[in-house]
Amino acid sequence: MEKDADGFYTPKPETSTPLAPTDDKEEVKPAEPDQSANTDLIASTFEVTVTLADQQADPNSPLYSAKTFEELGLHQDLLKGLYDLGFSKPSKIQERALPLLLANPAQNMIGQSQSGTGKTAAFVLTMLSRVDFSKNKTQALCLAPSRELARQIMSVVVAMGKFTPVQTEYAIKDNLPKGATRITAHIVVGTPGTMTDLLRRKVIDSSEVKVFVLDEADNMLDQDGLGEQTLRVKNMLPRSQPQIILFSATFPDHVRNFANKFAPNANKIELQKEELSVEGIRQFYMDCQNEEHKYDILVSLYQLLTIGQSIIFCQHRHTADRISQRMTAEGHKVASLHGAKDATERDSIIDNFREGREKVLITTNVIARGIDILQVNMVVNYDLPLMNERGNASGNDGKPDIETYIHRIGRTGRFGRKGISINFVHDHGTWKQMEEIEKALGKKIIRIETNDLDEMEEKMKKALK
Ligand SMILES: Nc1ncnc2c1ncn2[C@@H]1O[C@H](COP(=O)(O)OP(=O)(O)OP(=O)(O)O)[C@@H](O)[C@H]1O
Repeated sequence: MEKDADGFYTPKPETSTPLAPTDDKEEVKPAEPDQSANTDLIASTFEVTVTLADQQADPNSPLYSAKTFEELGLHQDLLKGLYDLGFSKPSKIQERALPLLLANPAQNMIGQSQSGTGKTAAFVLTMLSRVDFSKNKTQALCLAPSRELARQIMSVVVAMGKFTPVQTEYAIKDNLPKGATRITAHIVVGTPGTMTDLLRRKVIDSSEVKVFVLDEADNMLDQDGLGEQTLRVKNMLPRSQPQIILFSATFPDHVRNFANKFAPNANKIELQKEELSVEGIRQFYMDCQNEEHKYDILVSLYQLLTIGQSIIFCQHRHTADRISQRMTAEGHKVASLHGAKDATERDSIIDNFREGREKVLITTNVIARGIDILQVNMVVNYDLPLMNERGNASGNDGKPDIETYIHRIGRTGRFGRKGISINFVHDHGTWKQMEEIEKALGKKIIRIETNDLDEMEEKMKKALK
């Protein structure tokens, strides 16, 4: 098969669906929320369940579905996994995407839905449905832009596949034992660099891969970012090309064409521009006097940052380190995470944060996408995201990076929850950038005074109600 001018091979659809829905009618039912429990923790879980049920019944919500999981054609073992996780009804993207993803012959998919609306389950259930567990062969590959996200996706594969014999393996840096020569796991989840290396050295045998998923696909295909590495992985897949599944909350115009070539003849689920922002996230800004004042304001916010959990986004690694060292020296408990830290350290920092042992995480764009931690109710853009951070060629200097902004604030307000985002602006340039973001999203960003902590607290508590 010949490659075309953009380096693509022409795909052929795959046909088998080993984990097809069974006719065996052992009834698998969603669990009822436990109403008898009275600890704070359980009580708050129950509250969320109640509001979730309301939202899932509202046709205008991205969490709405007219169907049950049973009606989506999933195998009983996967239904058991879903109910075990406490999922009772599909979200809109799950309801719409799953029947298309599971149909035969398999067809490619480009799927878009707001942050925190359940895209992961849609592609994880597809991978688990298409694997033939009787074969010890790798049959599904999934790529994500960060090791943190790859690890999170893997935890979803393992949880949803709990009642199946699925075997899994990572393709992330420093994970495989030295000298490992063969991976036979059914599903491999990783980042593009390590995945390329393992495929090239034939540690992963790609001959039976039938599903290839890109999470955060617009980021994975961006020619100024991971696009080349991702294409390299694709070109090492079998000639009878696998089903290609692209998911993201954003698909900016400049990647859409490439996405269409990467996943030809795909079924598409798209959002309108005005649908991009998540209703539950209230956006604020604070007008700081200068860089140093931003630090003072962040420190004065500390109490509020620790009501739930918060993520503070900075432009550079050294800013994240500097402010976290300074805050720590001043007696505040914060953690910092960025791509220059080594693998083991990164894993333990995100795990500590995920498990609530750390409440404030100061970071860079490395975890702007995909990371799902339900207790995060506040995101601070200490520095606004800029296009030139993406490594783009010139011409974008000082332009705000709208997609990264959407993903960053989407770390809160997950699956119908409430959340707050606060942008720090401190000069004419950052003010203009925020105005552009406001315009692009068509959503008002509300001012909070920097010198009135009580007003700030009141506004924030109201937004979180
Ligand atoms: N049907 C469901 N019922 C209940 N909870 C769900 C359901 N689907 C997903 N969730 C939960 O919603 C949260 C968000 O899901 P997920 O991380 O897949 O979002 P996403 O759409 O991939 O977001 P992002 O664009 O930020 O990556 C997760 O905690 C997930 O467990």
